[in-house]
Amino acid sequence: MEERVVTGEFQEEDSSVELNLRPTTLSQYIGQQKVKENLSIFIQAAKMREEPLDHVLLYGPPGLGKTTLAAIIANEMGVQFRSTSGPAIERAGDLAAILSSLEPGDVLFIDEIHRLPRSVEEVLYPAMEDFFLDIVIGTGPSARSVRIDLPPFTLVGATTRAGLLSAPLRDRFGVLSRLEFYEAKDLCAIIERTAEIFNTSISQAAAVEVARRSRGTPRIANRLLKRIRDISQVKGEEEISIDTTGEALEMLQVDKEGLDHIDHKLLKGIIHSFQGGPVGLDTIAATIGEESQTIEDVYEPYLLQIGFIQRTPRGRVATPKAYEHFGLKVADENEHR
Ligand SMILES: Nc1ncnc2c1ncn2[C@@H]1O[C@H](COP(=O)(O)OP(=O)(O)OP(=O)(O)O)[C@@H](O)[C@H]1O
Ligand SMILES: [Mg+2]
Repeated sequence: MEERVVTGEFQEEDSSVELNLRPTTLSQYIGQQKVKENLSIFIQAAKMREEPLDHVLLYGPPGLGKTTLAAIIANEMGVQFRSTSGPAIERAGDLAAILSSLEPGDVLFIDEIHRLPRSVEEVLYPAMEDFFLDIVIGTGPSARSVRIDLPPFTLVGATTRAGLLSAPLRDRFGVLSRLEFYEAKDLCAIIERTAEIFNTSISQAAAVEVARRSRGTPRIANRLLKRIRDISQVKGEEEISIDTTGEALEMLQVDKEGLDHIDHKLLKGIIHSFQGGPVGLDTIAATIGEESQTIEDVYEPYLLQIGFIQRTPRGRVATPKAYEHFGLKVADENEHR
């Protein structure tokens, strides 16, 4: 896949900064007001009852802060945070090993939980519900099932694709929290916080501009800021200016709406090759040479959010707003909307 500066997905270059940037308490976690209020009540109640927190499912597009929030939950509960991912747990035995090593009340975070093998998922059900494991040991006539009691724990699952979760698994989460794209003012606050941690300052106008072009995604905001800071520093600026920000973003080929060449290819593909749609996802994918899955999980959510495309039963449609963005007019024959 091509490198993109505006993807919400984790990139190698993020690893050096993200560790230091992660807020560690709910009050440091900016935005996502509704999710935070809910969690805060559940956490307080669980602590008052001296019980582990109910299992939590966090879902939403990449880079919005699911992993960060999972760690915050453990921190706020005052318990250990153990982290793994769906594809890393290949066998029921792997899960048994992790679960039986937990201390009472610990948070087990399973990232990409939609990718848990089905056989592992089934072992997880009784673990979540009644804190025990039923494991079959041996094969053939000598096979027997052993029951292992577990310490009570909190499972925090994260996924970009809640729709792929099986119903029995989804139903075992007591708290379902959907993370939304961040509002510009929240992104601005995140950018200012990051600048402070980077030991640089950024002008208000520049922060607003970076926020506007970060696709509602903290990971992208931080990544853009890091790149812009480098350029600003080379220029010897004391404060990151709006001019440098504009230049840097142009260099990075991030447009006014935070879109890049892949978004352009996608939107122009729908507009020019399919008269604005509707066109099926797989057809678009084949036309522009990207995977349908990636389009659906990574590129499309933000384009839907800002109303550049619409999903209809017959496929994707480019909206008049998308046409306007490229200075195009919706041709008369396209006015089926
Ligand atoms: N609410 C927030 N306030 C401040 N910083 C945030 C917030 N949410 C996320 N970030 C920052 O954004 C970066 C990405 O967050 P995180 O890794 O938690 O995203 P994610 O949703 O788990 O992404 P993925 O889907 O790729 O796993 C982190 O470096 C974190 O510091
Ligand atoms: Mg994550």
